[in-house]
Amino acid sequence: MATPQHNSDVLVVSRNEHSDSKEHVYLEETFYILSKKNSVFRVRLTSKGLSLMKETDGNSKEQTILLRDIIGSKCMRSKRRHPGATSCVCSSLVGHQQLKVVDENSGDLDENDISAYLYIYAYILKHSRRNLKRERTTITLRFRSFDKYEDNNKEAQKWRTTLKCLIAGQPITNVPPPNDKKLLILLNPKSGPGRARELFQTKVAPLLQEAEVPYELHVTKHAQYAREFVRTRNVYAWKGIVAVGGDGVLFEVLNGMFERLDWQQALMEVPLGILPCGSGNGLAKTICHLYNEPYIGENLTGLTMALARGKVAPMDVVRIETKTKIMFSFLSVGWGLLSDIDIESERLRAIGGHRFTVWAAARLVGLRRYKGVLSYAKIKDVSNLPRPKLPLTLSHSISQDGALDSPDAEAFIDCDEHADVFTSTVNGKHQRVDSWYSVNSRRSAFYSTRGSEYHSVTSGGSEMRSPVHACMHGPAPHLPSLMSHLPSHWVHEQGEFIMVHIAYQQFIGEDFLFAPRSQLSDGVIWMLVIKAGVSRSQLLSFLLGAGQGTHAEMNNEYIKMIPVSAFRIVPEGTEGYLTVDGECVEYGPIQGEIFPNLVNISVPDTKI
Ligand SMILES: Nc1ncnc2c1ncn2[C@@H]1O[C@H](COP(=O)(O)OP(=O)(O)OP(=O)(O)O)[C@@H](O)[C@H]1O
Repeated sequence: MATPQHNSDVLVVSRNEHSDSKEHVYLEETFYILSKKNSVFRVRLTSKGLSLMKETDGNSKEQTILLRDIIGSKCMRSKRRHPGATSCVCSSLVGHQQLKVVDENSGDLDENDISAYLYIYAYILKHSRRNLKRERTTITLRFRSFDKYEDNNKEAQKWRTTLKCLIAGQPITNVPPPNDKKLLILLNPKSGPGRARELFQTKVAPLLQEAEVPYELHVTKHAQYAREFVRTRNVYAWKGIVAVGGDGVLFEVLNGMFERLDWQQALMEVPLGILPCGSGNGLAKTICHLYNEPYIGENLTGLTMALARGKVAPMDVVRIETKTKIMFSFLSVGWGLLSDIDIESERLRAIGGHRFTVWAAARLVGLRRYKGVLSYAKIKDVSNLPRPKLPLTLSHSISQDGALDSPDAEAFIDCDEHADVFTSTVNGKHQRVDSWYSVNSRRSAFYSTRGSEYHSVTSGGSEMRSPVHACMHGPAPHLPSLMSHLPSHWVHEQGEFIMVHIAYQQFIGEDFLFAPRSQLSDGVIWMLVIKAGVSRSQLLSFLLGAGQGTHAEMNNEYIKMIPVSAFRIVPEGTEGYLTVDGECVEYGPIQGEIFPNLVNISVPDTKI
């Protein structure tokens, strides 16, 4: 049997710490291993998580799988072996490869094995010097104290229910917390390099299955589909609305909400979420960065776990006004260089996020200048904002986080060295044969949660109402109308600009740390102004420093970062791009003001 490894991701609690009064022990059981008679495993379910203490010859080692890393659990029974295979319970467990379990309702049960197996699924945060990732681990507890399966199952179910209550943060009862509402998933199959559907099936659906989170998946059929969907449906029927795609789909969802008469109640009661499959993915990267969740492109584990846990945080939105439209934005407004890169690199969509880098290099050669007037209401004191964090340098290797796809991946602890059946003796008699070991990650066969629905592009008979003229609601603006004079305390700058980029999230793309001091709900808009006259080398160092956010400290004649609560841009001429959350809007005067805490957004549960 392999000794449990002390991975740096696992909290190693000493015995003294164990008496910490804050840690409440809900369930405790002892497990034995046949081949290691001098080792005892004490497994406890505590307010911190699953504590696994191995005791050998008076020495003990403890590892705790934190509650926040556990996504779900399942009770199983042994699967019937094929004719010719031995029916001996012990030999059926020789080598974890051979352990086959099924649902208790399956018609393929091994009636000879009266054990109940509790599978506990966890995605453990693993730190190393240069990166941070999640590794999938399955802990299997075998309950076999009693002579009848029903009694063993009752025991396993007790652990499972307690675990579910703890995960849900609810009082411990005999019944699992209700799970009546589904998540609404709106997936854009065209986002980024077009892999959203595949990523959902391989990275998201199996986790939702393990977490027993039911969902209803709708694949968008065209642009504005998600917006109309949200505007016209009874959104209260869902536990939350999740955009799977780029920032553009969430922009549609958000604006669909503001097109509802009941926008305030809908936004308060129905949280939003994002699973990044686009090319920019600024909000998803921001959320992960703020909550210390690893963000690795196309790896959706952390944010899927966040959806399953149901923790939300308030988020600011910015009300934007152009000559003909009102919209609500959660990410950015751009004019000039960065917007040009964003829009013109669309043709390179197939290469994902790299399109921005390639186009940026091209655009530096033919630098454009834009004339206009920039006005803003400056926030004088931002000293109370938290200090910025530097982004983690992540290796771009494929992480174990993708272990669902990797049947060979190493499990976090492997106490099972192929032939261990865990046995307990009470008063010298073999009354109980419990097992505790972890099995290697394996590909999940489940692609949809029980009770989930899948609405494909080809499904006919959409119940969506035909588009009607939608009216934008939302909070009343404090700004004068776009063509009216601004208040006297506003600052005005007239001249030629290379760009004005305005954002209210830390990241505006996966690799672009735009506003290191920004928080999800701080009421601050960060405005980067780069004026004509800036040298190419200054611009180059700005773009190269974007990954680390170093430009945010720049404050010179040509480049400056200003915290504001509202802004107006009035471009001269008709040639150019204006973008809102990465989407092109009409070129002309535009203004915006921030409204704090209007939206609840799904965030990782990082509390210990
Ligand atoms: N089925 C569809 N076919 C075509 N376009 C769609 C469809 N569904 C949504 N869209 C539109 O695709 C646009 C881009 O979507 P999205 O933001 O998901 O991807 P992206 O632009 O690659 O990502 P990012 O915004 O992070 O750069 C949105 O404006 C959205 O309206």
